[in-house]
Amino acid sequence: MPNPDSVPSTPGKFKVEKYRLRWHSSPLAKLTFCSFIFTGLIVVFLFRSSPTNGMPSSTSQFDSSRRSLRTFSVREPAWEKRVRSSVKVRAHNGMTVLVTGAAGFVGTHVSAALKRRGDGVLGFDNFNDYYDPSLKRARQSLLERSGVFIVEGDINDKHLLTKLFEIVSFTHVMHLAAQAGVRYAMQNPSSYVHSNIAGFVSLLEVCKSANPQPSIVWASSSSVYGLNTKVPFSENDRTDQPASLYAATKKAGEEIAHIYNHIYGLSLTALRFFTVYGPWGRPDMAYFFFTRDILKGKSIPIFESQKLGTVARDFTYIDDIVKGCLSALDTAGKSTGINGKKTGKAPLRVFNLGNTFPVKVSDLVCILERILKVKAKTMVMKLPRNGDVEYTNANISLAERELGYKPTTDLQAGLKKFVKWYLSYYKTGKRGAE
Ligand SMILES: O=C(O)[C@H]1O[C@H](OP(=O)(O)OP(=O)(O)OC[C@H]2O[C@@H](n3ccc(=O)[nH]c3=O)[C@H](O)[C@@H]2O)[C@H](O)[C@@H](O)[C@H]1O
Repeated sequence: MPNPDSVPSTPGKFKVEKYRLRWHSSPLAKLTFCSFIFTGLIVVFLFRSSPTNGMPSSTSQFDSSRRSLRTFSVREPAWEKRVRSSVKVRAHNGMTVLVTGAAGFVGTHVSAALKRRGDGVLGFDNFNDYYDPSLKRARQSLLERSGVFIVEGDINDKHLLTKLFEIVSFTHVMHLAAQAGVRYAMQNPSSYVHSNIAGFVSLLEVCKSANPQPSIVWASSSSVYGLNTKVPFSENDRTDQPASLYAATKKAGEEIAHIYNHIYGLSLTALRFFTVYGPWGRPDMAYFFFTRDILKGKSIPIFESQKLGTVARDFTYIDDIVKGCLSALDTAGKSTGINGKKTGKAPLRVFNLGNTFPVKVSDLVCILERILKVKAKTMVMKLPRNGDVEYTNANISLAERELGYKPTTDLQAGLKKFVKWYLSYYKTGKRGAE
């Protein structure tokens, strides 16, 4: 990187000074300068008088420069062709699914699984930098190889979503785009409101007006149980004591879903995910950055609760979650709205998707030590007041009954698969995770 002191703060001015010096020093320089200005004026004149398809010339210049940087722009036929090809259904009675958050951890796995079984899938993601966007781009490449195109956009962009619904009659929406992470809510609260509340409403507004209306399955969270002490957590337990803003926005999502079901007849299924982990996971999650820091020899903080010793989670392996998601889509039941008006009762469902075997975070670290064959440097500390809850544990009997959901991967087996992926993805020793 250049030394900031050696770069002039106003480079334009710097050049003008140089020209002034030469102007006075030689007639040849004077002639060259005049012909340069003259040629420049002709070029500007020709450019301004060229056809612009009715757009102001400044917009047209902006668009053409963008087109050279980006592969597709929304108006281009090539973009629409990719959208259409991505949603081609190969299976008999296959679905046409819009997956929001497709470049995210769960979104990538769900999109790939739907595509594998012959459903039509279109991804949607804003590729934000909450964590290393290059990991999201790598997931995007993975999906592109299997024929899933990801449209780059924000769920708050109703025009773009509406355009997609004009091109494709989506039968289902798998809504996984969200601001994730419990602790980050203290640093950036508005990002949770933007994505998990405003973004969700924006998506539901578009879905409610679509003809036909799609059925929607979306990611809620185990965190809605908040300070609830009755375990294991069942769907009808109280969820009115959130411990973090993240949890509050997911709980708000469940209430918002109720409204869109009640007024507009949208079929809505909320899945309360319990600490999902696995290959291609999220670097902000403990199992992921513990692995990185153990390998780097960095100390890892283990939170301890006064009552339970170290905190515990019902860690759930990604493949089990994917099966739950697909089954929720398959059993969703139809929306009943026509032209934005409800014509009958539509399904409104909530399911826990957990593993049912909570594991202490200190035990998670022991498993990682055994798999990595590296002793962790640990630092046990009192659970900070950061939005984390002490313990999660799912009662999954409803999902078992209605979705045939049956998790089969324990933490030891799941972490082995994660570490195998981690080591090959980051080629440890050469390129470490940030
Ligand atoms: O089920 C969910 O709905 C949520 O799951 C996930 O949240 P959590 O269960 O909190 O997972 P994660 O951060 O991996 O912390 C795991 C454990 O490590 C403990 N933990 C954490 C950090 C640390 O430095 N030390 C520590 O002990 C920590 O106290 C905790 O006990 C998703 O991130 C969230 O987006 C949401 O989907």
